[in-house]
Amino acid sequence: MSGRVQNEITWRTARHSSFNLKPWRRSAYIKAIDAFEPQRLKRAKHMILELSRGFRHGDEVELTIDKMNERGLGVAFVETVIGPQKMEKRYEVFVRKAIPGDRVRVRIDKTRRKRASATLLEILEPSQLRIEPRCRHFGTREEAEKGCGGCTLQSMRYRHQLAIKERLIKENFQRVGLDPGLVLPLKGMDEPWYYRNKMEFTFGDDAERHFALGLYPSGYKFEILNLQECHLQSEFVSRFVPAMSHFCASVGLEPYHSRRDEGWLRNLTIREGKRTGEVMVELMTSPATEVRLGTETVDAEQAARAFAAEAQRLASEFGRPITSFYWSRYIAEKGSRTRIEETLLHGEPVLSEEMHLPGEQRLRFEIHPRAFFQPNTLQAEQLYAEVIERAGLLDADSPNRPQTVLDLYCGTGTIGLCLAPYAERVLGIELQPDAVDNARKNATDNQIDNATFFVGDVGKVLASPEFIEARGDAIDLVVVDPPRSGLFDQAIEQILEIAAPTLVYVSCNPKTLADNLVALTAGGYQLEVVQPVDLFPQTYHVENVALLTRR
Ligand SMILES: C[S@@+](CC[C@H](N)C(=O)[O-])C[C@H]1O[C@@H](n2cnc3c(N)ncnc32)[C@H](O)[C@@H]1O
Repeated sequence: MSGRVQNEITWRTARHSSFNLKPWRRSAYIKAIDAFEPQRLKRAKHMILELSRGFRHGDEVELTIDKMNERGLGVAFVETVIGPQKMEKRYEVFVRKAIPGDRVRVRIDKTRRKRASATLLEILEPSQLRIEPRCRHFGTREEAEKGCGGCTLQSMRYRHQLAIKERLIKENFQRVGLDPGLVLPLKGMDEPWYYRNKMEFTFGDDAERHFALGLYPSGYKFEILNLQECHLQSEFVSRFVPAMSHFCASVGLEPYHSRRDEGWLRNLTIREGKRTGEVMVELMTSPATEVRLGTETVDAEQAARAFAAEAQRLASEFGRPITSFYWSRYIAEKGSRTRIEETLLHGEPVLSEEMHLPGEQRLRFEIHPRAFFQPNTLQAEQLYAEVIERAGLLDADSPNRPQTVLDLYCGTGTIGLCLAPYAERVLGIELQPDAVDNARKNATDNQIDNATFFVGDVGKVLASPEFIEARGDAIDLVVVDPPRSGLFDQAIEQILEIAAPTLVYVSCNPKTLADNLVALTAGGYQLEVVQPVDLFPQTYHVENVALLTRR
């Protein structure tokens, strides 16, 4: 049964019987929203709610958002006293698309002890930080055309987004007892739009069961928001995706439905070389050999070629001819490993992208459809420049030129290859064999002959006798760039054992970074400084470069 609760200081009483709604004003307190610029923000009023029972699914509550968490959700702290025993309970309520300072009406979806997640129903009083979002799809799914899961922070000015992310990093440092004063101001983008070099769009049905090509609404797995615009990749993509959606719907091509294992079109991935202007399009389909096209059934390759021809026609019309078009079939058969079979239907087999680095260094990368590449080329350049600078490598003639540099979790070798000109040799370790193949090819293509790459788990490879023999003793610099889960114990142990004088930690997760820094500082390193870099404007993601030296 749902109930409506008023938790502001109020004289109104609600009608629903499941709550005792008399505002119980035991110790109403004023709490600053000190997320940032506290002096400029109106102070939020909270009071203690008297409830006859705890929150349940379906309850409607009015509350004020206090802060934003590391997943970009608005968080409200709600003080309650429950039942005749007046049990005190402080709820943390998480609300998607609500921002600090918003007064909102929400519906409780899930509760777990002192935590609840809720859907935003109405903004009663907007936060002073709110701005009109640029994209028509930003908002909650309850409104027509809205609810896109692509951006989370678009309703805030960019400088406020940066302030929130910086604060989250500092909070994580405080949580584990590290000095937040070591965190430098977050380096943002001059133009925080159209920055992504890759986006993957999904084919499916929208809420009204019409054909759709776009992104999933936040929290939905089986529904697609038919995109009419997107401001994350480029103006070209913003026009191209709706035009392709219209084409597919008009010729009667069917999206793939995973629940029924039926249909054909799965994803459309678009990569752009931000430095080179090249465009790679990959159409991913099911392995069906025959495809329904309106009332007819046609050969799948014929349908893929028709799709590619229309894509090329539209892209040329929009001024960005496609330099590479792949048709890929996603094959998931019971009892065998899922595989992707790629067919190049047009143009070059790879997309070329360039990175501009300090000292006029230019690196060129050939990117295959399956290869990982940092999704924001311009900010990745900033990130790698930070690594080079923080590691003290900018003076290439310095007598301190490192002998051996380890690039751990090296992916396609980008960081190691950026460091190669400054070192005698670079050794990279990466779990994915394909990525290592790419790293080796990238080294050859850039005429870098002092980089060697190893396949395997970092912790295990570092401990292996072959690697220990290959690495020797003179390791001056270790760079780690682990996935969001951070460094595991075995990797930390090995890194501490190597005890390189300088350790640079590149992280995409402030929480695991803070936890790992505690272990590394306890193991003999000193944290010198942390430089956050914003690679993902309009979202809650943030990268950090932490410099540690051996005590
Ligand atoms: C954040 S990416 C870094 C990629 C690369 N440094 C770059 O900037 O392009 C993390 C990489 O770690 C790899 N990885 C994940 N777990 C690993 C492990 N246990 N050992 C080695 N590599 C791992 C992933 O495959 C991925 O390529």
